[in-house]
Amino acid sequence: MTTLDIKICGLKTDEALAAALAGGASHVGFIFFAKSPRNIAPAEAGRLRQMARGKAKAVAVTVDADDATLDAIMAAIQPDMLQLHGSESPERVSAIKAHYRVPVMKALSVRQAADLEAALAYRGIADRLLFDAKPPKGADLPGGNGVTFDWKLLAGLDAKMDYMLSGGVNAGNVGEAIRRAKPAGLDISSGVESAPGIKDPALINAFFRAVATARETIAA
Ligand SMILES: O=C(O)c1ccccc1NCC(=O)[C@H](O)[C@H](O)COP(=O)(O)O
Repeated sequence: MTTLDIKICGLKTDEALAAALAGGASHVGFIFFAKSPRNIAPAEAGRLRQMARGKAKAVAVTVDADDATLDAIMAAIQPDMLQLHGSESPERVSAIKAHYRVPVMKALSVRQAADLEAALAYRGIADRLLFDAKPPKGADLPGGNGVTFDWKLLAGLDAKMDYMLSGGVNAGNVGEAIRRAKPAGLDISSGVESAPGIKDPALINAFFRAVATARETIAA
């Protein structure tokens, strides 16, 4: 069976992080965006990041962050990866990678097939792409909105394009996401929350069980 990376994003507590690590998360994400209910102070993320060291990759999620903000985040948590979830251009992604020497995952929002064309501009620049659903009209957040997009759009994507799939994935639909898109990775946030920004260890456990069941079913 091929590997499937799983990123649990927007972690803020020891209990939720412990559940993500116990479930086998390959990546754990920390959100640095003031308007988000998942926003975390760099120092607290740095403490949680130590718990994850050697077990899962720590991903710092930023939105059109300036250099001073990135400097503070890099110093506090020394992430294994930066996730750029705003409208960062290919040039900005390239400059960030060169300056911080850390792998970068560029998030792109998708509603229709044409949205996937934006990915081409980041090829050879971003280390990985994250295809997320376009936020609903008027949303405050560019991610973490719990909405899906049509996963069938990803079926025809160049097999060499390394991406994670996100947007509204949860225990109930993860099997379909895996079957339809065959992603190399999945990224989940609100699907394992009991309320916005409140991760629920029981939902995290249930999510990992659903992934295992789906993968066994597909392999059989
Ligand atoms: O989750 C947030 O609050 C957030 C805020 C600002 C930028 C990005 C954000 N989340 C990024 C993620 O990687 C989420 O996991 C991804 O959008 C999927 O979220 P969900 O649909 O809730 O599973």
